[in-house]
Amino acid sequence: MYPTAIFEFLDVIPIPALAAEMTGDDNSFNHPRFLNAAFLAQIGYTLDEIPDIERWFEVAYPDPVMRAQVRQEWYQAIHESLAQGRQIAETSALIQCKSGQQRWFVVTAQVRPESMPNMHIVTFRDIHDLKMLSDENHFLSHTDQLTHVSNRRAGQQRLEAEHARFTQAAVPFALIMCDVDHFKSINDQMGHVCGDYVLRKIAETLHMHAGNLDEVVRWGGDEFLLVVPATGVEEAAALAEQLRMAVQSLNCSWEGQTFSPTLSVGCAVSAPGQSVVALLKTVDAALYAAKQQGRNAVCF
Ligand SMILES: Nc1nc2c(ncn2[C@@H]2O[C@H](COP(=O)(O)OP(=O)(O)OP(=O)(O)O)[C@@H](O)[C@H]2O)c(=O)[nH]1
Repeated sequence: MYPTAIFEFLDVIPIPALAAEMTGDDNSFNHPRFLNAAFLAQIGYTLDEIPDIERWFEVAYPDPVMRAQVRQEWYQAIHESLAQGRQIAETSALIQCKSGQQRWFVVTAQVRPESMPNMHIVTFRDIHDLKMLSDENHFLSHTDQLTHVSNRRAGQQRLEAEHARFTQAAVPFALIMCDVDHFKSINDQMGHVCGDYVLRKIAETLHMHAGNLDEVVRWGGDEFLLVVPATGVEEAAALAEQLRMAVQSLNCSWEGQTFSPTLSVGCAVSAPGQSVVALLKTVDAALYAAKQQGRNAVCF
């Protein structure tokens, strides 16, 4: 016997919902028994196509890696909700609808259906358009528009996060500050557009040589900062030298001329009790020393 009055009510709300019968005892929904009109219109699968939760996971998340991740996030959300005595569990997921379109939804399920034992109501709120806008906004506010590496704001956030981690866990991190040598002359002799092209080539090169977790930041006009996690003096020095050499061997071609820019590079490694501001001053001083040494050099 199903509570048909509830199903009639669900049928008129504009949010996709399903009711599923629980045959196991693990608080997961197992067998969808009812899909409301909004579910059929927006997500599209019918009861025949999703007879149980396994099939639902297969059709909604066709990529096995993503499916495993969603499944893990979902069971974790249920576990946390139960531990906190909450009535619902919630997660967001990119669902493949029957039309083939993938859209982001917030999936919410009852985890304590006391009023309807063995029956769960699951709703799917479509947040796709909002999420796309928010992702774009995040990209624009954290990315340098010319070089597409992180902008200073993102770099500052990353720097503060690394510093907090260092304060808690004492794993040192390094800063590598790179400044293009005589960049003004490149602009003056070959034009600002050529200068832009050189900045893009250098950013690309730094990004290529940086590790996966390293943040490459356009810190200012012709200055790039690398925030390198879990790195001591020797590794930072080796990476800085690698970056210097990579830029020195770049072949930039512009209006028939070929040239190689060079970098002066300063390095600093976090020290106990040192603030972010003090660490930035240290790396600036190291960069200044590299310029003083005649440029195209690395200094600590
Ligand atoms: N093309 C281009 N130039 C920029 C941009 N941002 C800043 N600049 C220029 O970068 C130049 C930086 O020059 P300076 O800081 O004087 O240093 P430099 O000529 O590289 O000399 P050293 O650093 O002492 O070797 C200035 O001429 C700025 O106008 C940009 O987005 N595009």
